[in-house]
Amino acid sequence: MAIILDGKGTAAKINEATKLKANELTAQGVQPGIAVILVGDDPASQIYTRNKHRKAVNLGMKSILKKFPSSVSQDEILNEVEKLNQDDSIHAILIQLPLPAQIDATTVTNAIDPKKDVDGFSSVNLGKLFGNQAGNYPVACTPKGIMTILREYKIDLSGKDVVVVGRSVLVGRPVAALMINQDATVTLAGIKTNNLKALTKTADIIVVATGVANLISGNDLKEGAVVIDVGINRGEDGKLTGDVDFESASKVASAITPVPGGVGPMTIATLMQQTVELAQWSINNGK
Ligand SMILES: Nc1nc2c(c(=O)[nH]1)N[C@@H](CN(C=O)c1ccc(C(=O)N[C@@H](CCC(=O)O)C(=O)O)cc1)CN2
Repeated sequence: MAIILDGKGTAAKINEATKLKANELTAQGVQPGIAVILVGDDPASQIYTRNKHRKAVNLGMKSILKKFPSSVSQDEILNEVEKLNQDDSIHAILIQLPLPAQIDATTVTNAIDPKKDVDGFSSVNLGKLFGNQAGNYPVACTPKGIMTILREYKIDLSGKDVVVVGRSVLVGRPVAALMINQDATVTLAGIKTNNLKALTKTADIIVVATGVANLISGNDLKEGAVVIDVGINRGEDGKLTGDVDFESASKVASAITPVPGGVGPMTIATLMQQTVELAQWSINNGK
């Protein structure tokens, strides 16, 4: 039976440390500040942004939640981003995804000052990550959170065969880069990959982020594999399932993240952690 990689517990530890650091910076006259832009009325996005706002306030940060109707124009969002770029009390800006069709996520994300791009989705910060550049820069929160869980459970990446299923800018691409930067051999696959299940069976570590419920089962895993399930799929009964069939996979894997309570809670904890880091780097001129 696999070890359960407890994201909820790990997130709670990170939040404690973040609160201390936020208080320390506030005492020095720099209260970390985050601004979240929400467009439209997607129910999941409303919950996630409300949770981000509450968590930031709870950890002692300044938090602004800017809500726009789904009919808002791209120029209005670009104006808002520019205002927040100029606001010295805000160290972290994020635009909640997904966005309505008239707004191009790449354009609005790239308008965020790279030093405030707490999601790490801008071309500048993605470029730094893919170039494995030295120095401080923000990295996408879910992938960074996955690396924190692996470190917490002392799961080493060096020399390991990793298969990432899902090629999004949110998760698949940055997590592949982070793992390459830690000397793993990474195959970045998608749901259209030929013989996907033959490939996943070769992985020492598998990350699944496709949005397809129960795509991967125990039969598709190598004995003893480490399984990171990024999927959050809500069934008609309201129950959450991952992209991995937990019951069969946990009999074959050596370690596995549950859904809920695995990768999900790490996303917001890492967002808070990175907001404080951005505030700290702003004092140190990026160092
Ligand atoms: N700008 C961004 N947009 C989106 C991101 C992101 O990182 N930046 N990620 C997701 C949504 N997301 C945060 O924004 C997020 C997803 C899931 C969770 C979470 O805690 N999940 C829980 C279950 C929660 C539930 O009951 O629904 C879990 O897995 O245990 C937090 C944040 C897309 N958009």
